[in-house]
Amino acid sequence: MTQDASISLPFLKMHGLGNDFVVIDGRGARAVPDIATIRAMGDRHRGVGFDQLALILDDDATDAQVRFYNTDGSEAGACGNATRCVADLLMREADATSLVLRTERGALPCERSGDLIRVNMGQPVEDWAQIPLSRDVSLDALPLPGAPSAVGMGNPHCVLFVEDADSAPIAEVGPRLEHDPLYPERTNVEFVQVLDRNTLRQRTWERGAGITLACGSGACAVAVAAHRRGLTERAVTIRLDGGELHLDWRDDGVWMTGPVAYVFDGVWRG
Ligand SMILES: N[C@H](CCC[C@H](N)C(=O)O)C(=O)O
Repeated sequence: MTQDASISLPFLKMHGLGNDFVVIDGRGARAVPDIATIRAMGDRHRGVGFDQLALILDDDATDAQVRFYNTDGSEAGACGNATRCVADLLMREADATSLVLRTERGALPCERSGDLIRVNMGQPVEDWAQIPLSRDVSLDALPLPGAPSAVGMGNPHCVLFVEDADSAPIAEVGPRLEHDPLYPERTNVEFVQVLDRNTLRQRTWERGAGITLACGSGACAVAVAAHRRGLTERAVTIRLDGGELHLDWRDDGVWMTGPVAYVFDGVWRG
């Protein structure tokens, strides 16, 4: 069977702490992928492979708009690590040290900080219906095994505090919580161990993507849930499988600081 290689779509592969992304620049009149192409590109055997695809689009009010897609083709309202990757890319392009990116949840200020990139991911969502949950329950004692916390960062998170994150059965519990009816739009799941008042260990099961080496919006959710429970200060370091993120929950939002990396660029032929 011959393949119809009529699509010719330039892309860039990047990652933040091993949370890996295909970045596509759809600004101007450039081609953008449809959902079938996104799913095909996300296949780690027959495609490129990614945890999320970040699509850059023109925006009138900010430097650019960014939309995020999971490997199953579903859209994510927030993706902290991809936001940092796109911020680095566009800051280099504009020879700037700061910019603003519009994502589904609003305009996010981004800055260069030495070798690292930081982004203000905004304030956590307090309203259960906006997270969204399916009913009004206590956000830091959800009626689920382990009484996890619910945090909205533009996307839903379920933060489960455990004794030992390394031995937590995330491949088993993650998908169960992802699909629990309490989360009508499914959820990302973080397994968290408090190491001290400024340090946490996090492992992640992502909605629509499975186990990932890091999750930036999840790290924000972890910092928020741990502080709300009185376990940590507002500024923490989070140790993820792929490296460390620094989180600071300030009056103007949750700031996240961490590294970004360029891997390769290519052209998708579909
Ligand atoms: N890796 C991303 C989060 C992706 C969330 C996505 N799986 C969803 O459906 O919300 C991050 O760094 O924030």
